[in-house]
Amino acid sequence: MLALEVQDLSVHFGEFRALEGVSLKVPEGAFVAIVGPNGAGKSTLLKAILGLVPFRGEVRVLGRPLAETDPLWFGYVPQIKTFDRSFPALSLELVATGLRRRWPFRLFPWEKEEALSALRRVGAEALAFRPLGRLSGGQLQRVYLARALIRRPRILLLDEPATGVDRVGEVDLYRYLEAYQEESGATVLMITHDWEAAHHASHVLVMNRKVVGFGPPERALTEECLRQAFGHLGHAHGLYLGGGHA
Ligand SMILES: Nc1ncnc2c1ncn2[C@@H]1O[C@H](COP(=O)(O)OP(=O)(O)OP(=O)(O)O)[C@@H](O)[C@H]1O
Repeated sequence: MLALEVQDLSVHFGEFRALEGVSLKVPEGAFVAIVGPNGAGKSTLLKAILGLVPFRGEVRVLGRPLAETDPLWFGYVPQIKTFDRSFPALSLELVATGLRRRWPFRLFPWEKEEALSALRRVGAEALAFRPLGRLSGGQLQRVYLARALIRRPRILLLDEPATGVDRVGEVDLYRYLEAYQEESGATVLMITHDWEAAHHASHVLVMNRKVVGFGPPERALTEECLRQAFGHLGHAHGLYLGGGHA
């Protein structure tokens, strides 16, 4: 079954065309790395799939039109730079919002258990009772990942989840994602600026307001696709898979 079918999707902000005519078929269980320059519409694409921005075109998820999907099918890790760290709350409480989709002013014991177990799954149990304002960027990413995983989503959407994460934390992150995918068969879409991670994905989407290339890394991460998306490769020569640089 297809996890995701996007047909002729466009998102306009007033006169500005953030996405134009995006079509995509993502098989269930795929790990898709989304790459493209700043402002390419990568975050906007994830938000459209989540129904968070108005769009033209069609999005089907696991065979159903977006309007008929269950919000609990989705897990979402937003870009953490958009998060207000002064918000007075504990990690555990943020994770529990993944259960209720609203702020849990008081947690039931079962919710606490679920949140602790989600934190344990991503190796962050020790952060449970720490205020969000005292977490490092990488720690906050882990807490968000636990929040996204708490309802065992079938589609996981990650917006630059490795930002601010050190190299060891990054390896851990990919290990957790791989383990979750293996046990659940979930589909993962991950925006990344990390070429190495893209090389390890099952599919790569190269985009710049429209789809430039989509397919296995060896077909999508070619010099031609990257040049088309980024305009020029700057110092990135040798990062693409075409031309024997893999
Ligand atoms: N709510 C909005 N209103 C107006 N313009 C917006 C809005 N959201 C995004 N944009 C614009 O749409 C374009 C695409 O933004 P988006 O955040 O999707 O890009 P991105 O590829 O994720 O970029 P980055 O790699 O820098 O995170 C940008 O030019 C941005 O300024």
